[in-house]
Amino acid sequence: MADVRVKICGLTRAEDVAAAAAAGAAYLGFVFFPKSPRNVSVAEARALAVEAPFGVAKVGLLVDPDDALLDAIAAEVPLDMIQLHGRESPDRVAEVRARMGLPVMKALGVASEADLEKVAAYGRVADQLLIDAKAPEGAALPGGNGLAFDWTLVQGKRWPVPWMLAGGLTPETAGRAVTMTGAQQLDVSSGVESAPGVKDAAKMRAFIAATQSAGEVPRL
Ligand SMILES: O=C(O)c1ccccc1N[C@@H]1O[C@H](COP(=O)(O)O)[C@@H](O)[C@H]1O
Repeated sequence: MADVRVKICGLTRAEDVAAAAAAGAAYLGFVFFPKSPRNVSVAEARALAVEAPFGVAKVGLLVDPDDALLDAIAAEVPLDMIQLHGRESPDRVAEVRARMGLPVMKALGVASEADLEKVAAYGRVADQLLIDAKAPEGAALPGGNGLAFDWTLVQGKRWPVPWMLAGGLTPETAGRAVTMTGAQQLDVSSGVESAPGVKDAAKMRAFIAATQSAGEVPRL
C-alpha cells in the first residue's frame, strides 16, 4: 500500500469539497483564474474554504497574480498554501511567499529534460514543486488541460523540496503514475470531472483509491 497524498484541484461547489475530503484528499485546490472553467471569486473561495473539514490543506491556485489579488485573498480566504502556476520568477515566488505568509508550491511545466533545469532555482525559494505537463503554445490555460507528460523524465530524480506529480492524471492512470515515478503526492483536476469544471464524486473516490492500492513506492 502506498501512502500517497492527493490534491483535488478546481473545486467550485460545497458538495465537491465535502466529497473530496471524505474520499481522503490531503489538499483541496481553489482556482483564481478567470479563464478557467474552475474559476472562483474571492467570496466563493471563502465560502468553500470556511466549510472545509479540519486537517485538509486548502490551496489557492494563482497565475501571475498581482499584489491586489493576493491581498484580497489574504484578507478573506483562510488558505494553507499558495500554488503559483504562471511564469513567476524565483524572486516573485519569494515575494509572494513573504507577502502571504504561506508556503508556496511552484508549478513547472515539463516537456523535456531541459525544462527540469529550472528546478534547482525554484527549489531554493519554494516550499514544494508541482511537476506538470507543459501547456501547448497558445493554450488558454497554463494547466488543467488534461495533458500528461513523459513520466520517464522524472524517474530517479531527487528534488530539493517535496513535489507533486500533475498533468492528465485519471483514476485509470494514477496507480501507474505512482509506481513509475515514485511520486508521493499527486494533483488532479480535469481527470476527476464529468464535464469541464464539474467534479465527479465517484471519480474522486476512484482516483484516491487507485493511489492507495498502487504498488510499493520504489526508492529511485
Ligand atoms: O485547473 C485549472 O483550471 C488550471 C488553470 C490554470 C492553471 C492551472 C490549472 N490547473 C492545474 O493544472 C494541473 C493539471 O491539471 P489536469 O489534472 O491535467 O487537469 C493541476 O496542477 C491543476 O492544479
